[in-house]
Amino acid sequence: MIETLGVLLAGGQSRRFGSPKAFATYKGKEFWEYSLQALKSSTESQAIISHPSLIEKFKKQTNIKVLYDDPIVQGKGPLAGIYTAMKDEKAEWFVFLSCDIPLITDKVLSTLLTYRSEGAKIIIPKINGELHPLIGIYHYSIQSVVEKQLLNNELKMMSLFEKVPVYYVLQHQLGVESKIFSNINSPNDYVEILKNDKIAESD
Ligand SMILES: Nc1nc2c(ncn2[C@@H]2O[C@H](COP(=O)(O)OP(=O)(O)OP(=O)(O)O)[C@@H](O)[C@H]2O)c(=O)[nH]1
Repeated sequence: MIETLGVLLAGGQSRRFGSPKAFATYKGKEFWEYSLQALKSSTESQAIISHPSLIEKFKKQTNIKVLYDDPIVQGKGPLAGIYTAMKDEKAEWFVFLSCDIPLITDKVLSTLLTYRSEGAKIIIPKINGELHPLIGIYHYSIQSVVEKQLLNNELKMMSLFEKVPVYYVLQHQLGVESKIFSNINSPNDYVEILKNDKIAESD
């Protein structure tokens, strides 16, 4: 069994964004490429879990294994992707990353991984009081808890954190700027991130 598998979660519907947000571009690269790069730099092997309609598009652009959510849990959100990865792949630790955080860096992931010895089953950032469950390290042993939650249609990540030990890593422990955690949900978020870049360039 490998120790770390990096999993890019890209199986969402992008309803708020209006088109598959993984393929939106930022500084000449698509969003998903930033997440995959961070995973490649910090984990032993990687996989993408996406939606059946996007799989061919990913396959044209990368040699990384592309899977889709187990039909039993399809449409149930990120927890379905987490479950599918744990069911189909073998690793001691799964590093999950969403596809809509183009400012993410591998430093965040490699620092989160250093807290594996703290005894928790999940390690996620808590930045200015806000949790980031989809920039997280999850131990394979929680698979049955995730499965039970999905079967009960309890789809909130927060419910999972009430059931297994979680280690929250704070911003000062990560030593990065909070903007790195910005996720793009809507066209407005996208405009905002592009606007902030223009301001930074003109300073
Ligand atoms: N594998 C998988 N990933 C998902 C699923 N739902 C969301 N994600 C991923 O989880 C991350 C956060 O997704 P959200 O923005 O909450 O959901 P979304 O469906 O992409 O977008 P909305 O339709 O606007 O809610 C993104 O990387 C999504 O691709 C799912 O059902 N399966």
